[in-house]
Amino acid sequence: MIRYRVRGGNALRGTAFIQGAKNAVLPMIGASLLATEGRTVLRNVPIIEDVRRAVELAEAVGARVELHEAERTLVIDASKLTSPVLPAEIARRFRGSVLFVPALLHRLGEAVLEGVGGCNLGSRNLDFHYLGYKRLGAIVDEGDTVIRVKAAGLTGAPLYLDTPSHTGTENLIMAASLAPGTTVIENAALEPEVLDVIEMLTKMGARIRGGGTGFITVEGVDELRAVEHRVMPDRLDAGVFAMAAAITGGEVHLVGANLDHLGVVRWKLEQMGVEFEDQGAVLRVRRDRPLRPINVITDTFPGFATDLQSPIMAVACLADGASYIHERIFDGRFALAGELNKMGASVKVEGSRAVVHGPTPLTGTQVTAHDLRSGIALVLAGLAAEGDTEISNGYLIDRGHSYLAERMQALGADVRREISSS
Ligand SMILES: CC(=O)N[C@H]1[C@@H](OP(=O)(O)OP(=O)(O)OC[C@H]2O[C@@H](n3ccc(=O)[nH]c3=O)[C@H](O)[C@@H]2O)O[C@H](CO)[C@@H](O)[C@@H]1O
Ligand SMILES: C=C(OP(=O)(O)O)C(=O)O
Repeated sequence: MIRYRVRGGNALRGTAFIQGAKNAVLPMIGASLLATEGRTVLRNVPIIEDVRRAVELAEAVGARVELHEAERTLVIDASKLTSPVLPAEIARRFRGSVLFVPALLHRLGEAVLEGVGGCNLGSRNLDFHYLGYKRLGAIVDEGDTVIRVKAAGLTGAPLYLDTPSHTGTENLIMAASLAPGTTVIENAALEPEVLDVIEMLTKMGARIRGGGTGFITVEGVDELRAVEHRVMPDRLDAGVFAMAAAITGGEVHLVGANLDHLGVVRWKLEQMGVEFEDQGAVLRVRRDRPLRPINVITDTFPGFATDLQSPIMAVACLADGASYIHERIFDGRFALAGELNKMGASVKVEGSRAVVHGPTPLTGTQVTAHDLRSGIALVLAGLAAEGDTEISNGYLIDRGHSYLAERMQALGADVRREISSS
């Protein structure tokens, strides 16, 4: 059992190094399995549990993988894939398992997904992925828990997504990259991670146009080669560290953070009284005035990222007035509210909307992470709370944030990661 213990009260000051992006490295590991020869090298890899699971999954299908933690580098040799089965005990522990399907389809003619994990946020459908594979010529057999996708060969076709699914876009681009002919994907996702994956696939030899326009064209090629690629910085990790400065009234320098990748999150934090100064590859973030309340509507990029909705809810508890949060991407992403209320907050949830009545002083107590981002939001709340906050289910935080305690401590925070047998 992993637990985080946070003692609040310190304003954070200093330099934090932003990790590589979880939501870019996972599809890149999937993409590396498309290369039939050579070894792929991924740099700036975040050392998080989801990456460990992805390594295990790649090994389970026959790839040889080295994770060099100190160098934050992955070396992947996918020249001999041996099994189409993505085993339940690994696949059910993270969402990124869905990103292995296109490579297995191309390399082995079949992918057997024995389950999918990831944050529990309400319904998380995969129908756009399956419909896309079918339109490219695959047969999809959706059992209760096991999904089998088979194809003797895929062929380019016009595709669409009802809404711009992040992993759906990545999967259909990967499936189309080796499918002879032209594929057009309408209503594709615009997230920076999707563009980074396109950049890597393009280096591998894929022919992809229209990234970032919502309308992507892929001309299928015969083969893709192993390449070296540096994973982009994690905009969600950057957002969390910016909010750590905001909630404690501190000043932090975020190495590697990209202000443009924050989209509307930047403007909302500014409305709350947070100052940003773009210093090239370092972003300075400061809050030295009372926090103002905020209205947040989550949306696909560049809208307010749903993955930062829980963290900003924690910050809103300290704002002077009522903040309104409308969650539009997931239908069950307010588990944090009950935990914040245990700490003295006043958060009321009605359907897809929450109202945070601030300011309420927060008091440390025992709370539970229900998913990755509610977990990190509780760390933020703990930084501003009086006394000790003990957060159970810390594995969920470790799924997506690397060396969290160490990076927080470097800013003067009292955050400890504890391992216990109960
Ligand atoms: C590993 C990864 O990259 N995870 C991210 C990815 O998740 P993920 O790719 O799973 O999220 P999607 O963009 O696909 O899902 C968004 C919404 O669309 C719905 N939907 C999606 C696909 C589909 O086939 N049918 C369908 O109805 C989902 O139920 C959900 O309500 O994007 C989310 C939204 O930015 C982020 O919170 C996750 O951190
Ligand atoms: C929802 C998230 O991740 P995943 O899709 O991997 O569950 C997240 O990163 O907040």
